[in-house]
Amino acid sequence: MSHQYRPGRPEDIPTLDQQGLRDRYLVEQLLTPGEVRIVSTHFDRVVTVGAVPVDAPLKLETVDELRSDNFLDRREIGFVNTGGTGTIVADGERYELAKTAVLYLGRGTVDVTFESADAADPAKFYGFSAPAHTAYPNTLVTPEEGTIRELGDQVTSNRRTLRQCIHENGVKSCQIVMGVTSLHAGSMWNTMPAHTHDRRTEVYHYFDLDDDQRVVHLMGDPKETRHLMVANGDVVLSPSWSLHSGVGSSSYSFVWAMAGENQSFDDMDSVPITDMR
Ligand SMILES: O=C(O)C(=O)C[C@H](O)C(=O)CO
Ligand SMILES: [Zn+2]
Repeated sequence: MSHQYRPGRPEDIPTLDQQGLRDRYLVEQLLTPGEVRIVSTHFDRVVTVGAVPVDAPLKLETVDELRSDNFLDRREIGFVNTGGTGTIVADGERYELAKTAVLYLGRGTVDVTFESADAADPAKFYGFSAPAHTAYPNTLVTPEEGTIRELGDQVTSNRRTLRQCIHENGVKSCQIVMGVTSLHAGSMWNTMPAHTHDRRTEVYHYFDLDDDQRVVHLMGDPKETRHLMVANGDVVLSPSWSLHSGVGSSSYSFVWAMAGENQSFDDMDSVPITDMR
């Protein structure tokens, strides 16, 4: 996929119509059966990857935008499996990923291939990659592992479980901070109270949302928000200045991942909903 995304300026957001916003901040159909799709961005040089092996293994190839012989020559990547069980083979080492398992692959990993255990229920590997200055070890995080934070309240419809996987106190990385948040049944709001974080790009990948449901994802300057109507599998790019929060028409989960200046999860500037416009 050749479209190159750029963060743009917060003051431009109100001048864009819905298609303009979608073209700049939404990635659709990244996870497509039988393909590896790669979308490069100028959001802290983040690259997103979707790999859905069905009948045959797929390979992670480099892309022109990276100007490197192999995808991970100067980068790291975190993968989350949001589909059926599958395997990622990294330089001959086999890592089996059940649904919501996370795999970190460090700089210098050369051969990366993807397989599904069952073509009728293929693995869906979503990847988030950022430049890396050194090589940290390739590490699997099973669905039972990670640091759990229970957030929100049923009364405010934002009860959710956040699982940190690649982070300061977990699997080590150069830049990537990554995990999965799942809404409890009956709760619809993610990341509420909302926030920005000036020092990092953040990308959300929504999954486990029924096809006939949507998430209304809020973005832009907190004082001048706009929204995107997001479907299952969609990816939303948030520049450092953009608020990111959403309300679903049913429960759902999402992978969140960040890259930028620091890795401190709590380095957020909270925005009370009463200050949002
Ligand atoms: O539900 C949440 O709250 C989140 O998942 C928040 C994200 O992890 C985030 O935006 C971290 O900066
Ligand atoms: Zn955030």
